[in-house]
Amino acid sequence: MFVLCRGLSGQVRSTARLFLRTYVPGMALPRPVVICGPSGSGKSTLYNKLLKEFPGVFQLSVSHTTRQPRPGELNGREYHFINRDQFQENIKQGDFLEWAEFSGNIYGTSKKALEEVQSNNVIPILDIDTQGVRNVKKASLEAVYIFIKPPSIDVLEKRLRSRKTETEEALQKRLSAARNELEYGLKPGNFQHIITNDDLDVAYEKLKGILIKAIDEVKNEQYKP
Ligand SMILES: Nc1ncnc2c1ncn2[C@@H]1O[C@H](COP(=O)(O)OP(=O)(O)OP(=O)(O)O)[C@@H](O)[C@H]1O
Repeated sequence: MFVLCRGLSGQVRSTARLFLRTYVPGMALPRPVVICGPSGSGKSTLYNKLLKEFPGVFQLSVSHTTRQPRPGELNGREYHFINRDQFQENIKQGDFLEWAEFSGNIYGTSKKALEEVQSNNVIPILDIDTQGVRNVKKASLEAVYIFIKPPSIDVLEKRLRSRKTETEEALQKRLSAARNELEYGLKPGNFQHIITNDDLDVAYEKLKGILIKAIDEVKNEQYKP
C-alpha cells in the first residue's frame, strides 16, 4: 500500500496516509500532546527542548485568530489570521476543537489544522490553558494530557519576574490566574500526567519518558521505505 502512495503529490500523499493510518487496523494517527500549566510554569521551555531534540517528530499546533498580525508575524506560522465572519462561520460548521474570546479577539484550534499535522505522521503539541483543556475534552480529543506544575507560587513569581516580559499589572493577572489553573490541574483525574518543573533537566526527562513510545512509533513509521 505504501508503493501506491509513491509519486503522488504531497497533498494526495498526506490524504492517502491519513486514510491508511485511520482505517488500516493496527495503524493509528499520532496522538496530540496537550501541554497545560500556569503562565511561567515552563511549558514552552519544555516543549521547545522536545522540538529541538526530535526534529520532524513534533509540531506546535498553529491556532486561528481574528486579531491583527503583529510586525514580524507570518500567516500560518504564529497564527492563521482570519476575519471574524469567517471564524464565526467555521465555529457554526463545527470546525473548531476549542475556541475562546480574549480582549475582543477570538482564538481557537481547528480540527483540520490538527489533522493535517497528524496525517504527516507528526505529533501535534497543543499549548492551551485549562479552559481550552475543558473544551477539547468535551470534543473527546484523544490526546495525552500533561500538566506542568511550578514548584510553588513563589518560584513561579520569581521566574515570571526574571523573564521580564510582563508589566506589573499583567504579572499580577497571571499570578491570580495561576491559582485557578493549579486548582484544576492538580485535581485528580483531570490530567494523565503531572510534571513538577523544579529542576529543568529532571522535568524534561520525565516529559520524554511519557512520550518516548509515541516518539519511537513516529520515527519507525518515518524510516519505512
Ligand atoms: N526548571 C526551571 N528552572 C528555572 N527556570 C525555568 C525553569 N523552567 C523554565 N524556567 C524559566 O521560567 C520562565 C518561564 O518559562 P516559560 O516561558 O517556558 O513558561 P510558560 O509556561 O511557557 O509561560 P507562558 O504560558 O506565559 O508562555 C522562563 O524565563 C524560563 O527560562
